[in-house]
Amino acid sequence: MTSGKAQVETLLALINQATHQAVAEYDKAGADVPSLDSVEPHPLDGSNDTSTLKKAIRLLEGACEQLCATLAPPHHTIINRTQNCDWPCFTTVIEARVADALAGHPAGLHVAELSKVVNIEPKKLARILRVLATKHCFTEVDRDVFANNRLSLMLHSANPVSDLASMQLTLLPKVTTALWDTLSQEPHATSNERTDAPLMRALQYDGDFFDWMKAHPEKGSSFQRAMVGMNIVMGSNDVLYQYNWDNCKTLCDVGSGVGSFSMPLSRLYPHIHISMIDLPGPIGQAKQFWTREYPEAIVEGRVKLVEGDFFKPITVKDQDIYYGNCVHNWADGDARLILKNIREAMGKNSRLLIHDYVIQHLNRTQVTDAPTSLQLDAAPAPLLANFGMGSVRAHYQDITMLITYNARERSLNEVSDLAANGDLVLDGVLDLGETTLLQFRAAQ
Ligand SMILES: C[S@@+](CC[C@H](N)C(=O)[O-])C[C@H]1O[C@@H](n2cnc3c(N)ncnc32)[C@H](O)[C@@H]1O
Repeated sequence: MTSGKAQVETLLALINQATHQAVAEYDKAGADVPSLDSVEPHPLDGSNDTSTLKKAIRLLEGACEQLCATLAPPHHTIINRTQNCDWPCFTTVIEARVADALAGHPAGLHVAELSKVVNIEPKKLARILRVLATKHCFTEVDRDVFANNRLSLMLHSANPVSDLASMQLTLLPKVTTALWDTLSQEPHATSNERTDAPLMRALQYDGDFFDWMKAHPEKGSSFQRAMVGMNIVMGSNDVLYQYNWDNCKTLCDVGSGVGSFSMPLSRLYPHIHISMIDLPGPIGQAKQFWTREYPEAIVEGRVKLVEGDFFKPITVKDQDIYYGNCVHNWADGDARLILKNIREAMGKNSRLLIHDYVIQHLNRTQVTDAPTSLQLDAAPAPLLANFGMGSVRAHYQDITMLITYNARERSLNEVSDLAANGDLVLDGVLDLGETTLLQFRAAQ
């Protein structure tokens, strides 16, 4: 057992190592590390290949959080975790479009002026902004004068990351008590029905989340914009650079949404013929999206938008690659059916790529017969094996799936077991820093 002081020294060394790895990524992009106060986009912000930076940040966040929790009094840390005023403050600034109001004022606006634009009482507005600025979102450039910065620009209404933030802020607080209510009351407690998901009970809606969105079309389109934001946040485009697409000529994007994966894929690899499959509503939105953003791909027949249901036989057969990032929306029985339908559409050389968060256990005693190339990397000791805070979004997403759909993110073993049931064998694991790409082939 290493001493507490020795662990602290190792954590400091890991922080040092991870910081230098992150700085090296800024160096590679050819510009200095930007100040948090900056409102100029940094070249690295627009990069679609962020997995090296994400791996450094995973280590850094894990080590920083563990170091603080080790050294701070436990009551200090636990109240920091539970007394969270972020939700109401962020909701207010997004709804009032404060980042939009500050956009034309790089030197900042006094709250007396800002309050006239966003319609919030100035003294209250200043207090809300001060909470957020304390966490580096907005800056107080002078007394009661606030300006946008690198983080607050993410909340501008034109940025799809703000749609994602808004979706989280609208839906998650509704289940603050509904999760416990559901878990503590039968028959909901042990139900895997989507209609019994805590959010559906909190919304008092008789149906599942997708039905609810159909009934609220304005929520459906903001969900699709939030998915674009989600793909940015997850670094989904890393897969475009880290996976070898040379041999892929045909691809079916299963549960494609409007195509937040397929559109950048098509731009980067125009030789790939893509078929996007989704329900009629999202395919309708996809038609508008592609017609506006990338019409030539449709005109040239490089992209087909197919209305379909992945619970029925998939009509797009024998593609080089089937790609999906929606298995996590479904409980095991439904997920098995989706995988079976994909498997039946696959030819003998097709591959299935599941791109998602993969849940890692925190213990270090996991024994597996799989070759190391088919396992996930564990974090260096004394970090938690799953990188702790560095991977917390995977676990948040797991709970989001539970709350919204009674579904789940899965461990490597859990996905492999589901796939094996559909006659699929894991034959590749690609760690992208936040998400993981799992490659399957048909069992012989
Ligand atoms: C988590 S979203 C992912 C969207 C998209 N892949 C992306 O990254 O933006 C899941 C998608 O599955 C679609 N979906 C839900 N049920 C479906 C079904 N039965 N058949 C086909 N698609 C479905 C939803 O409409 C939604 O677009």
